[in-house]
Amino acid sequence: MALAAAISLPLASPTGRSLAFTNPLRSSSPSSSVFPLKFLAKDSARTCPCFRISATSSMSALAPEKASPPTSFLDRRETGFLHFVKYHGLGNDFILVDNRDSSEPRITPEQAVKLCDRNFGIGADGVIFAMPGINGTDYTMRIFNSDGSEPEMCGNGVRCFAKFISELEDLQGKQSFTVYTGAGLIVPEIQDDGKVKVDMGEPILKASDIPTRLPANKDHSVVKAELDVDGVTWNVTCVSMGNPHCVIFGRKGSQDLQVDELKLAEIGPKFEHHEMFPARTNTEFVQVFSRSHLKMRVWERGAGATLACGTGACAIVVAAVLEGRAGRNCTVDLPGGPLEIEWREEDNHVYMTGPAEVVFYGSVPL
Ligand SMILES: N[C@@H](CCC[C@H](N)C(=O)O)C(=O)O
Repeated sequence: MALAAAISLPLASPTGRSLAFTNPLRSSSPSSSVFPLKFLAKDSARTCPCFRISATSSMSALAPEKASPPTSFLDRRETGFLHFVKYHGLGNDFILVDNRDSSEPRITPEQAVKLCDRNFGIGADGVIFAMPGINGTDYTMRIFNSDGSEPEMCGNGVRCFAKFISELEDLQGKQSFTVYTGAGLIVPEIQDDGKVKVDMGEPILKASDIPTRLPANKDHSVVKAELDVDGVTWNVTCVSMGNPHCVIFGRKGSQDLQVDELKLAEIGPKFEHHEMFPARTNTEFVQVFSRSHLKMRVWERGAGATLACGTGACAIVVAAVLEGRAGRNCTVDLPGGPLEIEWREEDNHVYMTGPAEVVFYGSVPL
């Protein structure tokens, strides 16, 4: 798979002034004078990485003499190309693929690994497919991690998914829809400020469902259990948000964690592949600032150290409540920025609110 790409960037100009880029996802009205992305012939695209920018007529130097008829970026269906939009949620970045015409992912896990590569590919923590809904839902979301494994859910990903759908479809003022995921029904809602609030459903606390082999309490939960990793004993609480999380506030008998001091790349994989986690695990290391303010670093299953993890932020608030360290409404600081998390008593659901932004639009030959 060659990785020549045509991309379109919604960025600020080098002078710091914002360029008035239009959204190439939308079929634009004639008045917006968008000239469509042009693709190089397949052969030249293979040998020559190229960049194509979609701009408004305010950039007169770039405007063509005669505007071509407007087209929607993702209406393109050239055989042999994958058209995508790259999004990020607090730096947790994803390649979003319009897969609404099929229930089979457009690319294989092996191709996803190549596309996610930050040196030889587009670079991302995962690939997300927008698919037809099942079981009466509006859409289905599937995701491949950057190692090609398929997780059940992705919190930052579902916020990006919601923004992607709102660009692809005329939702006729509707800001909320239902998404089927491996973790069941998820309901994102795009707010007036552009952030996305997601009903992430109920946390799963039963050890065998998380799954973990750690000894459970009478109520089947694993809260403040001891986990030995290379001779160090950690206190861990296990929570599934559809996908498994091992949440850590400290080592046995020592002070609370200073998360910036941890050697994540060294210890993260030891938790991910620990025999106590038969489906591997995401691991969050947490520092408590107050009962409503937490800070975390994450080692993700199948993706390593990422700048943010939405399901992880939900899991740490649930764990903090269970351990008596925080209340049910928290701001969670992640390396990429903050998320607002609420574990609501009335319905036992976890709600996550945060941003999701376009990085660029592009195409790669497959
Ligand atoms: N970053 C995601 C989680 C993605 C899946 C995870 N790596 C897993 O394998 O469970 C999030 O924001 O939740």
